[in-house]
Amino acid sequence: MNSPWPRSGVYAITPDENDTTQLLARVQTVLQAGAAWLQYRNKTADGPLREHQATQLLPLCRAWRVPLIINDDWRLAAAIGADGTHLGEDDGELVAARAALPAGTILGASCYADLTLARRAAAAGADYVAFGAFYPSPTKPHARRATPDLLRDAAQFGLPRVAIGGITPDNALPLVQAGADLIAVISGVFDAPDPAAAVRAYLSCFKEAPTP
Ligand SMILES: Cc1ncc(COP(=O)(O)OP(=O)(O)O)c(N)n1
Ligand SMILES: Cc1ncsc1CCOP(=O)(O)O
Ligand SMILES: [Mg+2]
Repeated sequence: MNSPWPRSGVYAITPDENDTTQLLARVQTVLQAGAAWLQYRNKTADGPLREHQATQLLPLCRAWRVPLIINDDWRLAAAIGADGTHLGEDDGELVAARAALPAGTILGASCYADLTLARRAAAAGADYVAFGAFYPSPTKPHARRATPDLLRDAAQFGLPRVAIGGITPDNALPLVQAGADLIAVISGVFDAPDPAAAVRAYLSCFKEAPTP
């Protein structure tokens, strides 16, 4: 990906927070602590609230020079001028989103535990490939499971590799060592007693892992 955004670090994903003031305060803490990317994900808000919250997050992300990625809905991403969108298997065709989005918009793709999906995503013009869940996820307990070997094998696509699912500061290191560029986290950051300390703890895994 030839882009101005950091290629590695903590990819924080918002929890289902319908109080927008709270959401902004929680995200501010996490960005200040050093999260590199932010995804707006809210599975409980209706359309107008999602648009409102995404719009409110944009200047905050701009202030911290962090890309704002909109989960599930590339049309919302385009409508508010977000930096990107993340699409899973139920979120529409990657090719259609790629064609419709302005040049430079980040397009992320869920590949679960499947290298064939990653190959297709790369061919469709995705900017990163996401795998997981690597561990039992409190947020998505029934998510299918992936193993670190997938991250190694996915190096062939030459795209940033994102790892997700039940990742904590204590279990992130093997994923970074296996090639994860971005560690995507919801509960490990936002449900932590001290979310800023949690972000810093994830970041220490990147310092610990030898650079490839
Ligand atoms: C970075 C990242 N990776 C994976 C997902 C999961 O996307 P999806 O499978 O569409 O599931 P939902 O998030 O929509 O429940 C993600 N959002 N972000
Ligand atoms: C969206 C998603 N896709 C696979 S696991 C997951 C949830 C990640 O949340 P957590 O970091 O709390 O496990
Ligand atoms: Mg989705």
